[in-house]
Amino acid sequence: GTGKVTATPINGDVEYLSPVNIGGQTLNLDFDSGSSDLWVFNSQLSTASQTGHTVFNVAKSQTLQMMTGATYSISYGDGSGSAGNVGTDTVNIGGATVTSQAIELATAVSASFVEDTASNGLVGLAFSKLNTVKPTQQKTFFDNAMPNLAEPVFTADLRSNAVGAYEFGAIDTSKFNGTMQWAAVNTTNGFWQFSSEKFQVGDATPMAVPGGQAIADTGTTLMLTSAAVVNAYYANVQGAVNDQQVGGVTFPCNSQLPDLQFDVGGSFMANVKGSDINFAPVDNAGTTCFGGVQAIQSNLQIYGDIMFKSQFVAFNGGNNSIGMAPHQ
Ligand SMILES: CC(C)C[C@H](NC(=O)C[C@H](O)[C@H](CC1CCCCC1)NC(=O)CC[C@H](O)[C@H](Cc1ccccc1)NC(=O)OC(C)(C)C)C(=O)O
Repeated sequence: GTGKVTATPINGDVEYLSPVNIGGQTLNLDFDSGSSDLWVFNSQLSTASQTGHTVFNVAKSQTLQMMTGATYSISYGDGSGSAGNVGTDTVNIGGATVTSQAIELATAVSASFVEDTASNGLVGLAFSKLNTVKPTQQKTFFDNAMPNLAEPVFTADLRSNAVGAYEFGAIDTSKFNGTMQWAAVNTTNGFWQFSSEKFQVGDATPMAVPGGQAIADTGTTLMLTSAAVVNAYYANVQGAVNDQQVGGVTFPCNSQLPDLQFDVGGSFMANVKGSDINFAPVDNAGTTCFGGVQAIQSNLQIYGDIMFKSQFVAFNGGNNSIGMAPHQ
């Protein structure tokens, strides 16, 4: 079978939310190819933590079965996190259904999750080896769904300030231009990781990247790479400054940002449109804007939603590869 759901940008493309049916209840969740736990806001949480959220009502599901003794605890790169107990239930994502999916039921969530009332949890789509359930690690929705999918793939079609889609089991070739290009994924770290050794701005000399590795992460808002690449890119932008106050590089909102090409697997260069690198204004007048490409101190670069807005991406769990093509 196949399954397709909308991916709706929230709060200026900070995240993308999709409807998921769990035991007959529909929640808007954040599909995250950078982690591997499916967890939800639910009726076990304190009233305070539930404020403003749609929660999964554990008493209402006819099919929820609690997993005795199972717990989870997860913390993310941005310092947020959640923890709780675990059950199994039927999960239906746009028609793709898993009858006994591990559902992690938060009994505690960090403040940023409580504040982000649009999101009611995450669907982890990285590799199951990163799942945090103890004592028995659980499989992701994609791993469980794969045997029944027409093709062992899911795709991310994320758009700038517009509704896109996630699809399981098929690659909709009408959603991108030209031929999709593929690269090998290294699953050692549990991410959709591929080699990405260089960047290029226009026809300037390509810039090497220390470590030369990147992950495709729908759960990260920006595109995070080495400070050297960030500085070299914004050297092309009049008035760009690294503003510690704001926490990264800003520039005049009317800047003409150049496109940025990045290497994928040593086999092709993919493009991020300059317009997608203007992330958001930082001031009410809308004169100063925050860059979508920012620095990270790590040998593992994180290509987040800024990249997905320019590239239609296919994740192939059958042969562990990643496909990219410019959005149609
Ligand atoms: C648990 C591990 C096995 C995996 C774990 N994976 C990650 O941390 C990456 C993963 O993709 C996580 C998943 C996100 C966690 C926070 C909630 C939203 C999903 N990404 C992250 O941890 C990266 C965090 C995002 O970039 C935030 C997301 C966000 C959205 C709305 C409101 C607040 C925060 N955006 C964000 O900060 O946007 C700004 C910069 C414009 C303010 C890790 O590497 O540690």
